[in-house]
Amino acid sequence: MSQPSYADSSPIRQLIVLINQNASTLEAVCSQKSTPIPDLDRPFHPSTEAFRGDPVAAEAAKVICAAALQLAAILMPPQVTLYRVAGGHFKAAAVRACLESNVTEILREAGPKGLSVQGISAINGQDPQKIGRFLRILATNHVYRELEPNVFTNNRISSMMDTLKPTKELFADPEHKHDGTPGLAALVGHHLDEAFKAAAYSWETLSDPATRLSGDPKASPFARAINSKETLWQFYERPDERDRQHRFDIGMQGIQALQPPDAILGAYNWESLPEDSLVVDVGGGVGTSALPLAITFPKVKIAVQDLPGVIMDAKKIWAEKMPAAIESGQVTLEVHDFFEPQPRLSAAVYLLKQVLHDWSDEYCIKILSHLRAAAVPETKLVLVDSIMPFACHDSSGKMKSGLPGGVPHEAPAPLLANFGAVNEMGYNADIDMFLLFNSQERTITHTEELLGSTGWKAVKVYRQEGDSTFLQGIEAIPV
Ligand SMILES: C[S@@+](CC[C@H](N)C(=O)[O-])C[C@H]1O[C@@H](n2cnc3c(N)ncnc32)[C@H](O)[C@@H]1O
Repeated sequence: MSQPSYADSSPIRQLIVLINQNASTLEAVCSQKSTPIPDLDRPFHPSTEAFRGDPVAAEAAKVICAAALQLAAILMPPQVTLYRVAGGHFKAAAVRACLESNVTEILREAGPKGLSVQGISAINGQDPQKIGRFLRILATNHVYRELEPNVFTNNRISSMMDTLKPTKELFADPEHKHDGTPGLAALVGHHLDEAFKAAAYSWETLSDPATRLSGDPKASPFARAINSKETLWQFYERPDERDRQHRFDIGMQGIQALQPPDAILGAYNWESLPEDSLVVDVGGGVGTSALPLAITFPKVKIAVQDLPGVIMDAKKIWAEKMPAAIESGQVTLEVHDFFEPQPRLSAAVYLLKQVLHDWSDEYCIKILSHLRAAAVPETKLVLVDSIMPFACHDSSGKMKSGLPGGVPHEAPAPLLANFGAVNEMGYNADIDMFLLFNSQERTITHTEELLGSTGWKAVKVYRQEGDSTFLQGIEAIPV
């Protein structure tokens, strides 16, 4: 009797085959490289993630996770799967209660035997029953662990929220909880506060004819949530919102730390630029990208443009980090509002890194049009942003015929092309952009349309090794 072929087998069998094959690959690489597969019950440490440094192991782990999630979606009752998404705010409320009342740090200090809910409550002053219920829904989702009834401990996931500070210090000085920390707890705190409140008003924003089709940052769900036509930045300027601003800044530094500082070097073929070429880093912040560029390409000139306050900070940073570049004129730091005509005409490259995702299409069109007006035929535009992959394989082949690098490395069928929720962080960021700024991350076709409507044409996408969904470079030319 012939065995059923892979293609004929049921979807659950196909997924199980993928899990089996990739588990063997993962175990082989981990044993060869002595990078153990992490233990869910032990706290996070950078070494627990070392195995992902090997691209084969990283890919195998992604396929296993995508297959396991798809398997669960097939086999769990559909209402349960729906509620894993629709009930996100129930779990988010529980995470916030634990984060704000320092449960992770309390459990770290309690040690491996964990602590009863009464013990936790004696330290953070919360109702022991409520804390127990919050911890239980989270433990049910592999965040914390219930060791015995009403006794909890950290695991690898909950320990990600650890500020690593003594609880005494946290309770004595709550305002500075996130100072000097890696920043992830600050980021989670921000998402569970400003973004969470904005999320509650997203449908009200979308259903109101006054804001439904608006791309105005002052018409965001966040603005509705605070009942004021302010951007998030204006809100943070309020004297009584300094703590939130401070937490946001620490969270952003945490995100920045996740990308290698010289990632910009892989975002375009900078070597191709002739001596004395001018790169204009539009909305370039304090010159985070300009620094590795200036060091690696001393013959290239760079103008960093941003708003006055940012350029003031940039001047201090460059005076410390690379004063020679400023003195020699290799790097200039200048105030320029990118909604005004671009004063630096005929540059070799206009760079827009993580700028367009802050703005809706109508604003991006203004920014891109000013750069197009300043460009000459030889000018290149380099965008660095997250290109959102589609969730489907492209059976029409339409995407594949187009732009070199336009299609990311896809997961094998029957998995979702984008590896599903394994890559969810990028899609979270996209919705976060909508909630807070009325802006968005874009797919490659959306980006191409935006460029096309402003006289630019995308010619190449630069993807970093591992093809993360985080940041890609897009090279465009004037047409
Ligand atoms: C997300 S940050 C990116 C900074 C930098 N490109 C980087 O990747 O590190 C966006 C930048 O846009 C700047 N910005 C916002 N509005 C601006 C405007 N109208 N003109 C110039 N810069 C602006 C902000 O000050 C901020 O530095």
